[in-house]
Amino acid sequence: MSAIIISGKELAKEKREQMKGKVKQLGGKGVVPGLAVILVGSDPASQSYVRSKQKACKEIGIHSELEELPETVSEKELLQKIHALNNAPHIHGILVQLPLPKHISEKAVIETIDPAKDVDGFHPINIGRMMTGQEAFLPCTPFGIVEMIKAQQIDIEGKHVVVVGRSNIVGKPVGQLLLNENATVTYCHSRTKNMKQHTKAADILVVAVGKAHFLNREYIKDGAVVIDVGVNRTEEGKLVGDVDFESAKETASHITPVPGGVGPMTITMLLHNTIISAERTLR
Ligand SMILES: Nc1nc(=O)c2c([nH]1)NC[C@@H]1CN(c3ccc(C(=O)N[C@@H](CCC(=O)O)C(=O)O)cc3)C=[N+]21
Repeated sequence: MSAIIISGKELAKEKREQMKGKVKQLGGKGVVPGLAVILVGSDPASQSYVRSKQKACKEIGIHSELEELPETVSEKELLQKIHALNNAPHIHGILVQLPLPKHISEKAVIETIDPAKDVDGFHPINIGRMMTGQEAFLPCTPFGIVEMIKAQQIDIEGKHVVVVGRSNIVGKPVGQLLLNENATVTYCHSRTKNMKQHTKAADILVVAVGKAHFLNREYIKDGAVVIDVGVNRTEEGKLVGDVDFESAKETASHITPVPGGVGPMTITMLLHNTIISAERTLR
């Protein structure tokens, strides 16, 4: 048996089509959603992600501006830029591309972004709101994952979700969001003993470790839903996930591909959050 491939690309296309309408509606009320992206340094992968975000904004009519700062920029200067964007009425979302150079504190940067413009959902205020089930900007990758599962009509309630990885931007929040959907959640990480025993028990397995071919079908229960969050570049320049796709698709019921899976949904939820933020200015 071969798994159903969950196309994030297709779902992203549908959602972006709907968003175009929303942006038009807002335009009629005199509001153009605006996203500011700050990119520090010239890492090619970061440049490529940022370009994809700009392109997606343009496609659906969101105003986007890019602030490119040199690798050597001081933390103070970066924080000043953020303050200026916090006070700019035409900007509804601010995204500082991560990772940042070592001399800049990610914590200080994230905490300087106005929580009302934190469309990445990384500010502790938004994380706290998410954890307590209040209205919040949800982090884009976890949010996109939940949307992909729901679009497949897969029930989350009561399911055993196993998350492999515990980063602040993917692992931890995706477990929390699925808990909010009434799943039973287990986290595995680098110190977990008998990893396979845990992952084999998962109805829904989310893998976010950042290592190519981290696991294969031996780690997956027959009929499980597999969500692959990895974006790893191989030596040949190919993009692969954390899951050995060819192997896993023989045992999973559903699986997300890389590319064309979680990535395009991450960008889509960023657009969504920016539109929501713009709408809030009318409330
Ligand atoms: N403040 C911040 N917010 C982020 O959301 C953020 C970040 N920093 N730093 C880096 C990660 C990574 N990330 C991706 C987004 C889209 C794709 C994506 O669309 N990938 C395509 C393929 C793209 C390609 O071919 O290179 C796909 O999977 O189909 C991948 C990775 C967002 N991130």
